[in-house]
Amino acid sequence: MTILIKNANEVITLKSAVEGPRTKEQMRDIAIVENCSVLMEGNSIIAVGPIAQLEADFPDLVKVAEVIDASGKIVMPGLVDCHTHLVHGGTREQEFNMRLNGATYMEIMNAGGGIHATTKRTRETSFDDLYKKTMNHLDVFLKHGVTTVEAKSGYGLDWETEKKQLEVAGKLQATHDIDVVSTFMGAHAVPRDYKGREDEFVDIVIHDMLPKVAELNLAEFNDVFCEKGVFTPEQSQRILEAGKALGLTPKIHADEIEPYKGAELAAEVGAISAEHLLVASDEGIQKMAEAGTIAVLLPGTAFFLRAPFARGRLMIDEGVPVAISTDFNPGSSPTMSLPFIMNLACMHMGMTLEEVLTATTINAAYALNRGHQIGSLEAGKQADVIILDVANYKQLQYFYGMNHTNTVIKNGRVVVQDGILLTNQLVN
Ligand SMILES: N=CN[C@@H](CCC(=O)O)C(=O)O
Ligand SMILES: [Zn+2]
Repeated sequence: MTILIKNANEVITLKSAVEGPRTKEQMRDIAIVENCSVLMEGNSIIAVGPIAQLEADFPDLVKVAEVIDASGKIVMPGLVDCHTHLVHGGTREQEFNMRLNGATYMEIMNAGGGIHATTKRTRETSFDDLYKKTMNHLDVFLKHGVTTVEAKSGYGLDWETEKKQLEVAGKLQATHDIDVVSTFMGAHAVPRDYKGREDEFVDIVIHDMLPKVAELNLAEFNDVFCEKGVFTPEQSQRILEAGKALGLTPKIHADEIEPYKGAELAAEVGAISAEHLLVASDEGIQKMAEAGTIAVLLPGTAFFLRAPFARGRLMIDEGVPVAISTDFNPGSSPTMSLPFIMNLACMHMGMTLEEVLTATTINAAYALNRGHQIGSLEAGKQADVIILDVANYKQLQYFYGMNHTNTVIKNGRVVVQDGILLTNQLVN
């Protein structure tokens, strides 16, 4: 299939000579081209440029292309949501109500709710039911312009359920239009029955679960919740190093609730990203900048937990490459709207309109080790393109709290048109 998008007010290409994630002022350079068209064939972008140029360079393709008229709209790469807890059983709205009445997130978790409650529900939910539930969530992501999603396990805390979560994600990668990238997070919490025997559980993650994840090729990344009362920096380091030895790239939930030197650890172990960082120290931020560790910031979590926002402005100014994501999960951030998260990043983390676009495209792609494939509109990259119903990119955040996604092209195929999902993706 050949597609030609014409007449867009602006095409935000994110094209740059910079290799790797963007930092500092590079994050503001979103390479907007006016009067520009995008030509795609199969699942690749063929060319981005003025229509006369495309007609001269690719006359045969232009002739047969299905033309999409983007008059009055803007075009950009599909959004990349690089941190989610996508596959999980149940919901936790009752805990939300408890928090509105004064309980804290950690109090609820320590009393057996929080991650433990979702672990129970995820263990009880069948593979097929988890698959259908998650399929519906992916449909919502797609309608919001997201074309790649990361999915962490971590609501099993036993091998059987961790494997079930990762296999659901794997099946969705094969059946749903969205690309699903898997992260193993067996060390998301210490199971209730291992209280006081935390190191024993760490040993199970290291010696039992991680080797199986690698052997069955169930994930690319290995993540751990390094937090007071969950896993210590030492335990986290052991888990991340063990994964590294098996070929799994480290990620880390760092400095989310209390400062715990998680940012420092991320830099030290060579993690691709440190995530959350609400209370990361100045020293940790410096170390991340030096190591080139990507900060995956999740302002929806600060918003929903009424916690202080991560210091996104400072991180960018200090040279840390920043990505932002929903952190979609049933406890601390039950939203599937990355556009809303972009707005929070502008309003509460001091990020500019251009920086949030970089943070949800090319930098998020690099946080998933896919910066060479997705995240910008350039010849040779995957044809993941969205058309938004706004006159210019500044309106994306100005008209806030709305979904502006008009068209989604995933792998060179139109999957959302006029805001409507074209196919019911559920395959039984
Ligand atoms: N912080 C740890 N994990 C999730 C929350 C999980 C939950 O509450 O179910 C997070 O990224 O915010
Ligand atoms: Zn998370």
